[in-house]
Amino acid sequence: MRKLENILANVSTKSIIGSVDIAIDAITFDSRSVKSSTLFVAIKGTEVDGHNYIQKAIDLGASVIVCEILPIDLNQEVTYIQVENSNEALAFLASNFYDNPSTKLKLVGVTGTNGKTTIATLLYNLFSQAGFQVGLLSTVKVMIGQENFPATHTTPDSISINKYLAQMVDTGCQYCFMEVSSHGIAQKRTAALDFNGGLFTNLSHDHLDYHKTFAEYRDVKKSFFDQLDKKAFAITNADDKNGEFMLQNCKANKLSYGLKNVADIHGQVLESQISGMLMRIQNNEIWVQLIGSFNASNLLAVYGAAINLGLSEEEVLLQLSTLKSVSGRFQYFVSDDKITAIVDYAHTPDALENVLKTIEEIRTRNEQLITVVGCGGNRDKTKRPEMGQIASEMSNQVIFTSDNPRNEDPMVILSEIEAGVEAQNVRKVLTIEDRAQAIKTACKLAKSGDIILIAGKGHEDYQEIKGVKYHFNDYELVQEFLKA
Ligand SMILES: CC(=O)N[C@H]1[C@@H](OP(=O)(O)OP(=O)(O)OC[C@H]2O[C@@H](n3ccc(=O)[nH]c3=O)[C@H](O)[C@@H]2O)O[C@H](CO)[C@@H](O)[C@@H]1O[C@H](C)C(=O)N[C@@H](C)C(=O)N[C@H](CCC(=O)O)C(=O)O
Ligand SMILES: Nc1ncnc2c1ncn2[C@@H]1O[C@H](COP(=O)(O)OP(=O)(O)OP(=O)(O)O)[C@@H](O)[C@H]1O
Ligand SMILES: N[C@H](CCC[C@H](N)C(=O)O)C(=O)O
Ligand SMILES: [Mg+2]
Repeated sequence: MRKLENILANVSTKSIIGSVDIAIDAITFDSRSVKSSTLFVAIKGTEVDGHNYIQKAIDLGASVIVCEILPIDLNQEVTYIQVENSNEALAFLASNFYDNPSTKLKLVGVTGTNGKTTIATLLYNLFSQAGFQVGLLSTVKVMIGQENFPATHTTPDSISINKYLAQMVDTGCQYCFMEVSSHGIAQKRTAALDFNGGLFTNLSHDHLDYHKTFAEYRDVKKSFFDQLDKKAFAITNADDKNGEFMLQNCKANKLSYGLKNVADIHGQVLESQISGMLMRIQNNEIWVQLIGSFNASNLLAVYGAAINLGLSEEEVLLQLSTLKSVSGRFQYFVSDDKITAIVDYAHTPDALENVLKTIEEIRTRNEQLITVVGCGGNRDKTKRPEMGQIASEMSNQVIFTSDNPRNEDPMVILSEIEAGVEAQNVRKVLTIEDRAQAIKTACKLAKSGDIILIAGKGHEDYQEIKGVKYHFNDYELVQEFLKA
């Protein structure tokens, strides 16, 4: 239970009608979960306007309404707080309600188009192995120390974030590593958090359904770094063309990492095999168990963050060499018939190109590369032909298939992917809508020595079709088909 007046700190209010000397048992932005003594925040969403549910929230017992537009008829027993931006108000209310847990541990946010889950998870693993109690908020899972919770979003809503952070503080976590998605920044889910550090990975084509222009997407990402204060560190990718831009006007202690360009933390890939790479980080040579120059770049970011959080270089290098790849990220096995199957979460043109380049680098003989890939429904459509072009250009055979069609017609998505295939590559293409059949076909086509890449779903254990999530896991299936 909290006093309303105590949770209003840093909330920029336009007007308050009613008493602030009242007790609040819960806060929510969903009228369907309102109970007595609940504070309800009305949010204009992408589907509906939460302001339309104010009366319903009051009927269910809400005692405080936070909104951008006041209702015409006011209820005498309810306190109304009018704010400029409901999402931002919610972020501060949630932080205050849970006693500002982000100030009680070292919180590091990772943002960028690709690599967030990889970096946040590697940092979680590194600090856990080094003996600390650590928290993780990621696309794949939430971890509170060693306890595992399912993740619903890459960056949860601000109430969930603060609830998790408070649990982390209660169980003695000293660090939390979290992914900061562009939706999360735009919807102010992270606006009230006290970050000790921020990391930028890269910026490429994604989410242009939501952000409309690439410049808007870029500016949203930058606003995360604008939020960092002087005591924080901000580490950017010197090899990304937007790396420098991200830290313009940033007040934090700025650092950069890079494999190509001059950077504070410099690295190089000296040798690669499917089992790992020999890397140079600053002046040290180490063997790591991840592959691909994009992962070398991720490891430099991990190194930079770990050093800035106070670990010794010796300890960091020792831990880096023991880190394994993250679930669904270049997860591979070699079958009894010597077919290599790789499952990867590449769901953007840039990620797909990187993974295919990495496979190219480790191909030793004239093996055939068969790629199975699709694109999600109700998401950025403009990446579909780009992914079609890349997959067909860089593979010997490609099978286009469904990846979470959601509410779209899978055949329409597939035709948009096929539209990107250049004339000389058309003969390489098969289209099989059913993803299980597509994977099975790839397994039948593959001969000893060949490589199968199944891209787009990584760790996901479902296929989402018209609002229903059916159990589906690429890795499980390919293992089953290659054994059979
Ligand atoms: C497009 C988007 O980001 N939507 C998110 C957003 O929902 P919204 O505000 O648009 O919701 P809405 O349905 O229009 O409803 C508006 C308001 O009315 C309220 N309402 C609605 C109905 C009702 O009966 N009563 C009621 O009070 C809702 O609770 C809400 O507050 O805010 C919700 C609460 O935080 C999120 O759950 C929801 O995520 C949806 C499920 C989603 O799919 N989000 C994806 C796109 C997303 O956020 N992805 C990023 C990762 C992307 C990446 O990096 O690749 C992520 O961080 O996960
Ligand atoms: N630094 C990187 N640069 C480019 N591609 C990368 C990088 N790191 C990982 N990838 C590719 O992107 C895929 C997704 O990686 P990861 O899950 O770490 O990204 P993410 O940013 O968390 O994605 P999401 O936005 O879905 O949460 C990987 O499977 C790999 O193919
Ligand atoms: N976080 C990403 C995941 C995409 C994964 C892909 N399998 C899909 O469903 O499009 C998104 O919501 O855009
Ligand atoms: Mg992620």
